[in-house]
Amino acid sequence: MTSTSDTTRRDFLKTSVAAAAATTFAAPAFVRGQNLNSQLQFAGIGTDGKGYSDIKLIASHDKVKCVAFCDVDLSRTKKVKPLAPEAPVFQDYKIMLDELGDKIDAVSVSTPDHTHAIISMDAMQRGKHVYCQKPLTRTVWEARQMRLQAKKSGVITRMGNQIHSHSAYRTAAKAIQDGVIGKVKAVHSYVGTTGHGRSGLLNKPANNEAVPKTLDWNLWISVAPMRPYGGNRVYHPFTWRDWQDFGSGAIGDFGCHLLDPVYTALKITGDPISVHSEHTGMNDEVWPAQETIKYVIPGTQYTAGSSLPITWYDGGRRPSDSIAKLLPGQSLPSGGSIFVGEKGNLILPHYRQPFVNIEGVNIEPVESLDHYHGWVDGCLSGKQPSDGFEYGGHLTEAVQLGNVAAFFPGETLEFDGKALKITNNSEANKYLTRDYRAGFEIASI
Ligand SMILES: NC(=O)C1=CN([C@@H]2O[C@H](COP(=O)(O)OP(=O)(O)OC[C@H]3O[C@@H](n4cnc5c(N)ncnc54)[C@H](OP(=O)(O)O)[C@@H]3O)[C@@H](O)[C@H]2O)C=CC1
Ligand SMILES: O=C1CO[C@H](CO)[C@@H](O)[C@@H]1O
Repeated sequence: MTSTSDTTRRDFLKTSVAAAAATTFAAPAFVRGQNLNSQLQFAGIGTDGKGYSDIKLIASHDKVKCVAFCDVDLSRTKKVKPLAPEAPVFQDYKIMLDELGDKIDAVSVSTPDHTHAIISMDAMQRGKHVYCQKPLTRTVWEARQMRLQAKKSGVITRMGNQIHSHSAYRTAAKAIQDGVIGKVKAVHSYVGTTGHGRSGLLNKPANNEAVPKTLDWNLWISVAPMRPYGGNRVYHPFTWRDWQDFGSGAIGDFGCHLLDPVYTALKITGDPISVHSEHTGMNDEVWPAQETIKYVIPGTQYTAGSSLPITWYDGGRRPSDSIAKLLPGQSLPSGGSIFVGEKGNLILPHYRQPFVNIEGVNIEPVESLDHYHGWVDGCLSGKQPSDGFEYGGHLTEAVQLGNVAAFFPGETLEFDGKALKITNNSEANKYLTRDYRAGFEIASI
């Protein structure tokens, strides 16, 4: 599947599509809505793992018609096929978008983190609505480009942090905004997940197995520097999370979940002011096993001060009991957030209902919404749901800034969000973005 001729053909297609895009800028699908027969023509990119559940849940909306599927590993399209047996299956999303053109209104992008931006940017430039998995991108710069492109294209977007719509996170956001714990002085968020350990490796393997016949390794590698395939679960599937070239470690995997209710509840829209990382060590390949990342974020109407400290812990680290100040009978969950307020603390377990450490105060749960159908409804109506790429881009910039800080443990990096620059360490700026492999570049907006 991986051959020079494939690469050449793909490069040629890329050039011709770029030339076409320069002259015809596609309109968002709801503008073309008259031709839709009230249906959203949907294509799923990345069809196994999370991709399968994303496609299934999007396709469960009665106005969605699955018109195509795409996965770089054709053996991983078997599960999704019964959802629309007549829909064609592609291995290269570009060929799918070229061949089907206006027959696709919207796509899901449920691929490893390093390919979120290149695929989503292309789709948005062609006027497609995009549902893209978390973290929105692998780098800070890519998250900024996604925000800008979504705005420029006027398409409907949503990040795949589905717990955003779940009762637990919505209940916490409402309680904070209702002032149950008063203004918020600090937030501590933590997850047990480690930055590496999924593949069992800390360095590239010495021996590499042959690439499976069903997999196009050139397309899987995409924007990253080419490297040999490794073997099953060295990088693909799932274990890419460990590796700096492809995944984003523990904070990349869970930051857009756990920090989402923090950003939503406190209505954070400003860029981080500074970030500081301390961890158990890292090399040039994988992310640290355990880390503590301290952010300072601009304050909002819901914070006690003009800035807010947010501390992130992963790999088994967690806030101390002296921060949590739990009541007798309460216990800290295995992962979640502690909002430290002027009147008490709100503890929000990941995916479970929040509680407070104030005697006699109980929080009334609010209802869950359907995250997937909310995006489909938005595509059909033109109404942007709450966590589109503007919101998800901001959140992902903060998350990936934490990964930039990992390269400079013990240093406080000062960030100028407007200029997209670390102002007190020029070397750190290179980690805000990456070098793109020839033929897989992303143009800046
Ligand atoms: N919101 C949530 O709760 C969750 C979100 N996720 C997110 O979903 C994304 C996918 O994760 P996960 O499913 O675990 O990863 P996997 O590696 O298991 O699967 C990714 C799928 O995408 C395919 N793929 C890879 N590259 C491309 C490409 N360029 N074009 C088309 N298909 C491609 C993969 O094929 P191949 O088999 O060749 O790798 C595979 O089928 C990640 O961003 C992750 O963070 C994951 C789990 C839960
Ligand atoms: O919520 C999730 C469940 O676990 C997965 C694997 O770590 C994450 O990627 C995902 O976001």
